[in-house]
Amino acid sequence: MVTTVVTKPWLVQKYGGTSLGKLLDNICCSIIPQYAMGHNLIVVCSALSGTLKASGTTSLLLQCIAFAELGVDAQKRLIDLVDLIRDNHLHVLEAFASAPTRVATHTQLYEDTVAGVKRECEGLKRFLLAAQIVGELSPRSKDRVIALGEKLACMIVAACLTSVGTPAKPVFLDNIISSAFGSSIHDQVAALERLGPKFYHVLAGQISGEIRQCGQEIPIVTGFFGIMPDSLLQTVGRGYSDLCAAMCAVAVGAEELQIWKEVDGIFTADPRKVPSARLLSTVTAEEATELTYYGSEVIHPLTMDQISDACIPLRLKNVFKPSGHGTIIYPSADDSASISPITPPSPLSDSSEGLEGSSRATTAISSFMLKNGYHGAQQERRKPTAVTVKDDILLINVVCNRHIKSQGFLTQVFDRLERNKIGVDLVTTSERHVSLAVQSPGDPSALLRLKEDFERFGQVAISPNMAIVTVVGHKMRNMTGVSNEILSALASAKISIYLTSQGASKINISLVVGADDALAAMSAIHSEVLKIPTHREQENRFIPGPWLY
Ligand SMILES: Nc1ncnc2c1ncn2[C@@H]1O[C@H](COP(=O)(O)OP(=O)(O)O)[C@@H](O)[C@H]1O
Ligand SMILES: N[C@@H](CC(=O)OP(=O)(O)O)C(=O)O
Repeated sequence: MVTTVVTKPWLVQKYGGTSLGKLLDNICCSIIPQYAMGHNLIVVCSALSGTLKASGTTSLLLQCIAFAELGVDAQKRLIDLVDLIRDNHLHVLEAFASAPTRVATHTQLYEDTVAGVKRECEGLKRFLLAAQIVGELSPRSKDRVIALGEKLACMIVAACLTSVGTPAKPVFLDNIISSAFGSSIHDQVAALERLGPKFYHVLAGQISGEIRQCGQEIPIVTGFFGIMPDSLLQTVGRGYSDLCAAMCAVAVGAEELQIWKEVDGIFTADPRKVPSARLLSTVTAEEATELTYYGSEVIHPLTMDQISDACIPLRLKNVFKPSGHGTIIYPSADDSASISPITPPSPLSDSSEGLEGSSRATTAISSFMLKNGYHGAQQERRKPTAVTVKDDILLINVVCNRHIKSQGFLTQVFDRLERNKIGVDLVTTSERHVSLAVQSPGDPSALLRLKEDFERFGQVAISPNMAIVTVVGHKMRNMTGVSNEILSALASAKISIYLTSQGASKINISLVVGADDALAAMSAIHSEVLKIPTHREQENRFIPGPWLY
């Protein structure tokens, strides 16, 4: 008799800090166990946040670092803050363990986890108090501090899952980089093209080994993945656990990567700012990357590169509406027809009906689209896909003196930006003029230095309080007249434009407007160019749909 062993496909789920902070119960008692039935699951966790990421564990740990650098004067504040981090985690664990439906069979597991959380926090306190005496921390030491957020989250999630009958094991990746590269990390990393795609590829291989050691238990992996040569926060930045989840997906060749958030997926505009925004059932990887870079911080910008190369689709899902279809990002537009996305297991019940969008309608529309030959991202829209806003922008205009050669002028401008570590989002030039939209530097002295540097070339004008409005759409370059529609919409709304940029990317048209006009500009483009009726218009007439996107 021939027996066929059916291996379950791999699925990677990443949970953001606010989702874990608000819905740990649903995640551990419903979502993960249901998906685990049909898949080899890997769960990647961010550090816990309460209601807002800005007051979450990673932000508190950054505050601890700041107190350590203030020296011994800030000793009490430092101790109190570490105690607060410890207590926040103990409360979350206690709330889970004492829920009425919980059976008291895992007292020892909870007690061990409480002891573990206390031990880790005491270790952090000792480390930071020692650093306080020196009054500074190296970038690598700062990474060590930040790592604790994800470590504590994973300890708690693994304990909660195990206690409700889904065996799980925390996997700490804080030493993964030295395990992969050994002591010669600096040389090796340089050889791997300074943290280019190959670097992450090597890491994914190392992560694969860690995951496979978990056997039958679900690996609960820290979204923090290492002490980087130049610090993880500097090289990758906040939101790094999306990238870690992408590496886990690559490591096992996952069928899908799911990023669970508090929104239904990617919308035609930020749903918190434009109430009539609609959920997009699919977007292309390029669209997702552009939207993310220009203000819709739905996924970390480096995530897509990893999974696109490995042909893994990414789905954004809402922890409050687990049965929803979410938004699927196919690795390339051509893949949307050939990859069949994972269907959410049923029955997954939703814990909130209050958010914009309709998951039931979206699922129905998706099957409608497939039945009618619309294949995900391949469906060609005749309108742009979405509009987004990036805040905190400065506009710098430089008019170059006549005696400077124009060909050397731009090289020097970019050299000064690099020296002052100021990132440029948009550039337009004519022979002697250059306009730059740059992110406001955190350090105001960097801007002063840059201004002085630029004044050597000619006249410099810096306008603060600007924003970039970006319209994104697959094949937008082929949509004749779209630029005209955008400019007309802004003219009708009486909004001045300070810079326009089109051409560098086929799928993006960006404009700089005053920060005070940014929301009005986004709303005008949303209704006039994306042609999505405002709420008021929807109330006044019958609008078919509304979810066919
Ligand atoms: N086009 C967009 N589609 C969806 N969300 C968007 C968009 N632009 C901006 N956002 C914002 O991105 C955030 C992403 O969701 P959230 O779950 O809060 O993130 P996190 O998991 O990082 O805590 C939301 O606050 C939402 O308002
Ligand atoms: N905890 C980290 C990493 C992260 O990815 O967070 P989140 O998934 O909550 O955006 C941060 O706050 O940046």
